[in-house]
Amino acid sequence: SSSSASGLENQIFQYIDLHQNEFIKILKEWVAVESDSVQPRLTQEVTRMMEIAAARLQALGATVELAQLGTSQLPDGQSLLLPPLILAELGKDPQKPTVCFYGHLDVQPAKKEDGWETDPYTLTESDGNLYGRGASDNKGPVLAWINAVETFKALKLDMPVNFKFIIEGLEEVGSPGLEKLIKDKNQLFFSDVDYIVISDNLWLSNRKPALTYGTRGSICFFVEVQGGERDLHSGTFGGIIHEPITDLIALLDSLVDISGRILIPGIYDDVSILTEEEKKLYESVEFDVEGHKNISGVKKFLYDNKEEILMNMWRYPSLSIHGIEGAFHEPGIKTVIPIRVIGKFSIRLVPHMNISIVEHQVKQYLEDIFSKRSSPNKLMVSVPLSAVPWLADINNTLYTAAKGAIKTVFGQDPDMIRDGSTIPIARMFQNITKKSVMMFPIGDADAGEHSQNEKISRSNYFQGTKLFATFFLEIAKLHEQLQEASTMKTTN
Ligand SMILES: C[C@H](N)C(=O)N[C@@H](Cc1c[nH]cn1)C(=O)O
Ligand SMILES: [Zn+2]
Ligand SMILES: [Zn+2]
Repeated sequence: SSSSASGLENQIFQYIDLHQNEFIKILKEWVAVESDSVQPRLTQEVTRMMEIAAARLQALGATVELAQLGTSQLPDGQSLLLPPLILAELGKDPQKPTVCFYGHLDVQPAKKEDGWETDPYTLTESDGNLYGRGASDNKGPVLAWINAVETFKALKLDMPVNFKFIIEGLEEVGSPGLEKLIKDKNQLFFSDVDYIVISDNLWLSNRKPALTYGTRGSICFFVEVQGGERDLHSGTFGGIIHEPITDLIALLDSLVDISGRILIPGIYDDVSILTEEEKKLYESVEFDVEGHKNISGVKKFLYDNKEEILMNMWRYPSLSIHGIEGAFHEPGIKTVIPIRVIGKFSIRLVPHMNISIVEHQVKQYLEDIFSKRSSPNKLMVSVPLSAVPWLADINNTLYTAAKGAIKTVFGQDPDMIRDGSTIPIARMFQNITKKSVMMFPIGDADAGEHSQNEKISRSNYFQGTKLFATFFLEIAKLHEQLQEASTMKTTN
């Protein structure tokens, strides 16, 4: 128990500690569902995952709607029914604040052969860590929130707040259909929501909790180069044709220089100017560069000093190349000339970059580079998905309540951080609902999201559950104080 925790909080913490095995069992069941949204063949598994979660919320007494998001078009022209999204609510007391929690239950692809030490879909405990795809991104945190609610119910305690849940199964593919759904539900489902909480990112370190107030956006590109109709023998045709993959590699190679600077003209034009005040902020962040290097497993970063590393993770754009569809990638040698290849890369966007301007700049640049090659091949550039960056005002009740809860559970103040990754819903929520949004991570920095051996530590799973439960009490208290203060103002 924590020394600054109240009797009620200690009762809650004790319940959570005593029920660790049950909470791990549920996480194990959820991780066992291969809810990979990247591969269309697994859509049914994502749908099954959503149904399992819906049943769990129903068992808690929540009213649950599985909202349909329509269909998507597959590359072969067939249409596929998208997995539904969960909208749930528990409690409707007008005296209490309503907190809406967002999470996602789809995961990135994972195969044991990718280099996992254990089966990615069998939650495995080792050295205090729970390994499995989705353990951290994002099944563990979603369950920590649900477990926290369940603790109040199991202890027959009054729920401090009204709960709403929006849980999706398509976050890893850019949340298609979500913006429209939030717009459609804005007048009904979201109208009485006071606060929105997202727990889908990580702390900056392995020891110190964090609160996140900004994320980068993202724009993904497909660069297709097509020669003829079929793959060719490199002995027969090598040396006499313009090979599509050679064109593509030249295009991809023209995107960033050796120092990581993006070479697309104009790309940095709209990036917000770094003020002295903001610069000081990075100087004050505690950040273990060597530790972060160890987590990444690489020997050297592009930058040596802490401030430059933080700024290039959080407040400058970056460009990453993800892969080439159509290129031979199996072990062994196949002496083929692939005739149609698609290069995939993305640019992380920061305030105040504009998606359409970036799209135009990239297309223009690639066409210019390509035209200099005098290749007869066909170039096509498309944008399969994009999301805008998000930045929050931290001087509000949400952040104050979360800081208070962190102090109670961890006995320290959080790192106030931004995050280089993208959670499309954050800005959508802010823009459409106009409610305040906070990112409340519970995973430590080496969680390995999207990577091999993803995990959540046993300690973070349970401390995270306690943290959320304490946060419910804290936000209820602050909200009440705010209400009282505003009543006093109107009566005076
Ligand atoms: C932070 C979150 N867990 C996440 O991993 N989001 C994805 C979303 C995305 C962006 N472009 C395509 N998908 C990410 O940041 O890569
Ligand atoms: Zn996620
Ligand atoms: Zn993710």
